[in-house]
Amino acid sequence: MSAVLVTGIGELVTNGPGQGDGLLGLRHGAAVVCEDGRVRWVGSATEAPAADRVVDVGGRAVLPGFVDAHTHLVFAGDRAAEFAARMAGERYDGGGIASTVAATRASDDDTLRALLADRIAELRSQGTTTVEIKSGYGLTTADELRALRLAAEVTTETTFLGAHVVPPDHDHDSYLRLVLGEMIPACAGAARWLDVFCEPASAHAFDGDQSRAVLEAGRDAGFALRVHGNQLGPGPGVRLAVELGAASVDHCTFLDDADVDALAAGDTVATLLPGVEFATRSPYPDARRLLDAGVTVALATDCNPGTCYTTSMPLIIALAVREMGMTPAEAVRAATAGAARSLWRDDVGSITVGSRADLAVLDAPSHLHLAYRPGVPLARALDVG
Ligand SMILES: N=CN[C@@H](CCC(=O)O)C(=O)O
Ligand SMILES: [Zn+2]
Repeated sequence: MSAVLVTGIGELVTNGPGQGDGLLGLRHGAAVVCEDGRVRWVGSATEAPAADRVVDVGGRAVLPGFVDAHTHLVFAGDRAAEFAARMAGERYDGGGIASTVAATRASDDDTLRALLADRIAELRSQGTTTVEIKSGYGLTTADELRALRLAAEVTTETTFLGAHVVPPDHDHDSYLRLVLGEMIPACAGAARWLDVFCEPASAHAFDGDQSRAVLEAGRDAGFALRVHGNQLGPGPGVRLAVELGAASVDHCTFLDDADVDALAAGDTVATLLPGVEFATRSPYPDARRLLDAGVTVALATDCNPGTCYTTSMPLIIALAVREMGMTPAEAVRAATAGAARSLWRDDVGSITVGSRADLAVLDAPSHLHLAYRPGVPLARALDVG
């Protein structure tokens, strides 16, 4: 592998402590050298070492590739009609998940693999370089294992979400017996993470006690934990996630003071998914309240066919700034370093010596343009291979 010098950088977002100015560690007039998939050198362009290849980005901004730490990319079919019904006033309650389960089960491996490859290409073309992928549209042991196997072909950040909803051929009790007794043991080792849709407000998802049982069994089986919590109404998801040491609790739309206090006192990242509120016409989470309390916030797409069918982290950043009171710098940080923390990763989400050479470039001079020019395809992953 040869050394690649990236130069002509208008603004470099390092996210490195002490590496530059402000929250994003901004540098101007900087250059980066990458080799063997890693960042080897960051410094002033005037002092850059020789390299085998030079990539001049012509004054564009360079930032760490986005880390999309919450997606459901293994699925077939779409639910455009459900979206249209919501825009006409219907509420989202998770009931539509069953139709995606049916379409996914009915698809063969190659069909799902091709759909997944298209979605991965789509997100990379918008600057995402790390992605987490959940199962959860199989809901049998074999179908969940298949989804995890396909996801593992494209990422190491795989999540078992057998406890997504209760499938049509089960009630809560019988399905929980299956999840606890068969699926968790069978899927242990097939995914890094385990997740549960803890949502007492949905008849299809799981209450606090049921979620606790799934999370504790998952932890005992060797999974690290994540939680879907407090999406549709107040509930125990956030506090459960913090108590059990989950890396992240995702959605966080309906929080009370005790939830915010728990997050502030613990290590669990609050992953906000404003594309969901956009596409379900719901109130947005209060990011300002979390940030002001000192909570680490991440942003993700939640790409799925029901609540948010986008792979675009730039859209999510623009929504976070416009609708959730985040500054552009806070939103970019949450989509990179914050999201990396939600995956317990210190090798992505920053551009510092030793980090992975996962760079994104903007057709713009600064990170501000991500929110300032919504809907414009500014970001893409930068090839330094
Ligand atoms: N809320 C639970 N799961 C997904 C939606 C899945 C679906 O509706 O297909 C979410 O994160 O929003
Ligand atoms: Zn989700």
